[in-house]
Amino acid sequence: MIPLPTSHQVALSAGASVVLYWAWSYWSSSNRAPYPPGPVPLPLLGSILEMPLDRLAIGFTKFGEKYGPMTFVKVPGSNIMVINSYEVATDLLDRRGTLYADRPRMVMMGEMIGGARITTILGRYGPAWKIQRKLLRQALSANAIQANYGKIIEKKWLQYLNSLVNEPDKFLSNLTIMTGESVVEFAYGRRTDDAGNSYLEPLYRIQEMIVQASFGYVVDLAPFLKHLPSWLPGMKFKRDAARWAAHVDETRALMFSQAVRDMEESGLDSQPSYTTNALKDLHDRGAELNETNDDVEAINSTGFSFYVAGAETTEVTFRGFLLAMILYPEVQAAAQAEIDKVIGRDRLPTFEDREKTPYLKAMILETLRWSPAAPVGVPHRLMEDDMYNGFLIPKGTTVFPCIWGMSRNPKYYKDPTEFKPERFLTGEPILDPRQFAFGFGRRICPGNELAMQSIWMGMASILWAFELRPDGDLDPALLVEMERFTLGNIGSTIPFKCKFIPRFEGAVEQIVQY
Ligand code: HEM
Repeated sequence: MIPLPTSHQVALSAGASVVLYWAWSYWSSSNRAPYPPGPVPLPLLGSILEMPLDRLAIGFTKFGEKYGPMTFVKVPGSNIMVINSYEVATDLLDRRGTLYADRPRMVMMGEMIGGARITTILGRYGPAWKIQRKLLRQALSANAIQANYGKIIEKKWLQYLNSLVNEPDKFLSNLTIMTGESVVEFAYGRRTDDAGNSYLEPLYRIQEMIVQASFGYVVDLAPFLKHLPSWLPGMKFKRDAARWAAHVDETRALMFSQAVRDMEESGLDSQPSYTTNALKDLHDRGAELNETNDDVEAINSTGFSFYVAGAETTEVTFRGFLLAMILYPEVQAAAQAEIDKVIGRDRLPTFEDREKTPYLKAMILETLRWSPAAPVGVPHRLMEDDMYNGFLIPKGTTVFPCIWGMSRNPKYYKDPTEFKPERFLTGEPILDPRQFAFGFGRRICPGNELAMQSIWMGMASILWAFELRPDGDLDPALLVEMERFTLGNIGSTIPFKCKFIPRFEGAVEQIVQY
């Protein structure tokens, strides 16, 4: 029989481990450049207790106030670096972009459910991701957007305007539907399957799953668990992963196969979409359109990424704009004065008005800054050891560019909590929020121009038609910066009520007749 250790022996060996750990840490740190400043790690636990549990953006911004532009946090199994300075973020993530182009390993979401294979945003740096980025770059240039998606953007906003007339109380839920349907139509040219079922329902389930998986599973800390059989106790995550992976694969395959069929049946007459355009292009270059072709697989994954990365981000940005309009009526009035002058009241805005409306442009920039959709960015992973300003950033570090911290830094913006589009119209140099709100470097958002065009059309159309006012008393929480925004992985506003009052006689008739 193996003798069990006494509590005394356990205490002694635990004590010895701690001493060894400290000795090892001291020895290894005395032989290398220091890591960037950050909370002092405890033995074994690292600085896990210092990590914010929710509303990451607030905790990460506080790191910046305490430790400076870079904060290095050791947690069990990984090193995290939070960047709160725009200059440091561009030095590292843009100028040394290739080094920082990877995403962190996500065992549950990326590997077991397959997110890294089937979406660009979770894809690891490598040949498959590079093909996807190339496809997206070609498809999402300003000209390609106008040619292929301009009409869809106009149509979807008009539908939304109609819903503001018919169902004003549902303006937030209809915004979710409209932005979801838009990206599905951009990607596949349709919004329902052949049986008339909306594509949004299965996609909402995927969104929920992403939220659940992003809280982290124990398998993310101990990847070997994924190789154990699923019937063992505690292996529920394996069964969840298998069920979710099947749902994701089924949804993706259905949307892709129906777009392919539409294209084959109607040829060039089918509604242009990212998927059909990319497949036509490939076909014209003489390629076989079967599933074993890497380019076809890349088109499938990128089309699917439209929804995963483009719907909620556009929605919450627009939601921030609507809230700003009821909190800052003078800004709303200034934008409407510009619209009346440039567009008049006899027709709805068109994309041709975009260049002639500097105040609206400033308002979009201010919205990206004031209500950023991704307050802590999307993490990058450093692929080799890097030295910066005398600090060692070790290979494998997960790097968060804290977009919220940059947007609220008084060094870049005077009165950062205020919504003031005028700050971009003074002629003085000022940091353009597009430089950080869409992320950085090789992973920068490829949909940024699509988002800018769509948001412009939405803002211009709504402000052309309606005056926005609070519906009833304003919830006092909406007046407090730290309470009005949710500040999770995705930044949104708390719910609010808004009235949409037609601005002039004939406005509603013009919307309805389109
Ligand atoms: C206002 C709207 C949007 C905002 C604020 C936004 C923001 C972002 C951010 C912060 C990232 C991470 C960049 C990084 O890793 O540093 C990202 C990635 C991405 N976005 Fe957007 N996005 C928006 C709209 C869209 C749209 C409409 C699409 C549609 C195609 C899109 C597609 C993507 C894709 C595919 C990625 C992953 C890129 C990669 O990992 O290589 N986004 N976006």
